[in-house]
Amino acid sequence: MAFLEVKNLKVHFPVRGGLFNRKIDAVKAVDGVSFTIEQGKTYGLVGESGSGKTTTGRAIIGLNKITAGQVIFEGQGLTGKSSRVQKDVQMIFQDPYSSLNPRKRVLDLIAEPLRNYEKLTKQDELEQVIQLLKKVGLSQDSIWKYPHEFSGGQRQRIGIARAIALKPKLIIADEPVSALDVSVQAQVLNFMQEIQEELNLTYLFISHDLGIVKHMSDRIGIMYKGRFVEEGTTGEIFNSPQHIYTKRLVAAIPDIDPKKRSLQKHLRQEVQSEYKRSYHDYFDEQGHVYDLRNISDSHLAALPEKG
Ligand SMILES: Nc1ncnc2c1ncn2[C@@H]1O[C@H](COP(=O)(O)OP(=O)(O)OP(=O)(O)O)[C@@H](O)[C@H]1O
Repeated sequence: MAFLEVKNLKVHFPVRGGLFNRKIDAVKAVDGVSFTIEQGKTYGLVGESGSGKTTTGRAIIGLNKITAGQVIFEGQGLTGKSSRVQKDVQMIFQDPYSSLNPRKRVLDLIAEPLRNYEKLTKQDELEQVIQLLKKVGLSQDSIWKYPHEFSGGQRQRIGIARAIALKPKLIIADEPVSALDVSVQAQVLNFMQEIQEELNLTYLFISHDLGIVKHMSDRIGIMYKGRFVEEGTTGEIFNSPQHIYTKRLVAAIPDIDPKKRSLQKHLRQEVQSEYKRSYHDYFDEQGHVYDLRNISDSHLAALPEKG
């Protein structure tokens, strides 16, 4: 039995308009995504902005209504409102600046989930919060401080302490280090790996940065316009990417290993010749058409010159 199984997940948002504000169309944010995560492992979701990564994560935790498909957690279907989801599945957000209430002290921020689900005495609560702070590498006197008194990396640690307060099994980390300085990113990522081991956590790790996802993940799913164009182990994705879109992402990551560099050069050539054939649209084996004009500027910049 898989720990988490996502089966043919679809999340469509209605687009309303016209005289009676009726549903006239739908944004197919997620349109048939399937994957499984084993317990204690990390699954990386990669794709450019708007590809549907966040919507996938939010649907799993019940923040977005599922249009079709299933999310099966430890053998049982998940529904957003169950207290099981709220305890066992937690989310870490991109921006520690805006995800922590600036008017609350660290004690209250971290104790909030405990207050909602566990009836502790004030003394026990205080001790638990101090333990959690220790675990994330912050000092005891932090409890009386407010979020603005911490650096970005420290704030993300506070967010993590809050997320692990109820001893969850699965953490959905949505771009957890994107808002942090590069020098702090590695610290937070390594720390996330340490607590993963210690608490046997399973991660769904969402990022637009394939380099970071490679560092964190056992398996990777590459999203494009609400679908997976490819999914596999981290080794498979990096050593033998199949889809032109994956090839382009892999080719764009700087690698110091000479063997990998020659693979990347080969991939770049493949991508270039594909582009010469059809600059705008790419047709995959199943006949899907991908409009490559809608890619983000950073990805566009990474493309080879039109030949
Ligand atoms: N509540 C909503 N109502 C309507 N459309 C939405 C809603 N939430 C997301 N979308 C649309 O769904 C698509 C997927 O968005 P999503 O945020 O999941 O992508 P993403 O890959 O996480 O991108 P980013 O990294 O920019 O967050 C986008 O076109 C977005 O505009």
